[in-house]
Amino acid sequence: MTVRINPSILSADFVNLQHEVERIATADLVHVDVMDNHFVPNLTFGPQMVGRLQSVSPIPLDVHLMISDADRWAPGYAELGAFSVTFHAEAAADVVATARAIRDRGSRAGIAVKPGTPIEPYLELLHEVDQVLVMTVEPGFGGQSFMPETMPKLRALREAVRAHGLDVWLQVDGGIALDTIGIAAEAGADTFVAGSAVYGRDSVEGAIAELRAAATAHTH
Ligand SMILES: O=C(CO)[C@H](O)[C@H](O)COP(=O)(O)O
Ligand SMILES: [Fe+2]
Repeated sequence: MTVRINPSILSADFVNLQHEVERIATADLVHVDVMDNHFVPNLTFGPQMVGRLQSVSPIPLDVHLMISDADRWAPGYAELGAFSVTFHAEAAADVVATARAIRDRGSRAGIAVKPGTPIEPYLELLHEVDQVLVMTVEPGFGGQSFMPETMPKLRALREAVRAHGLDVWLQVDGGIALDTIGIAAEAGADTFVAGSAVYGRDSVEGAIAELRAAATAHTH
């Protein structure tokens, strides 16, 4: 199984974002956290900033929308050319229609679930999406502690993906670092978002390589 490391620019220097994305060129994708101060109690940036990032980033964009009314706004991020657009299932009135609208515009579609949201209702929709993001912290802020109680959701997802022979990426986001990435890999994740564990280090390239090695060692 291929392991992907997606550094989150939530922990980067917001006034030097071009430089910050250039520093992580050895990663797979750049994880871009869009927050609206409504779905989560924090505010980052919107389509204008994501469009500019898209034009300067050396690696593709993995957009994580933490915004209300995802049905209305998510397709626009696909139109900007993002590689993947993930919206929260809790914030969408019609998950399938929104995923289809993202795919129709040429991006991979993802659904995200908060730690308290059960995964069972979405297991039968896996053919409609390209990735599922299991939040391993409450969305809104970087630097929080990994919640191991979310791991049964990954196991259920991995089992369903295998059973149906699907190629759906399983992503974890929040508190992913050298001491936790193996737990998530063992549970079935293949795509790892890390903010502070990458940008908090002097050598971001070294951090990416170490995280990749630790995840690969626990992937089966
Ligand atoms: O979606 C997010 C927060 O809602 C971020 O992607 C995530 O928290 C990354 O930060 P860290 O790796 O420091 O936990
Ligand atoms: Fe995120």
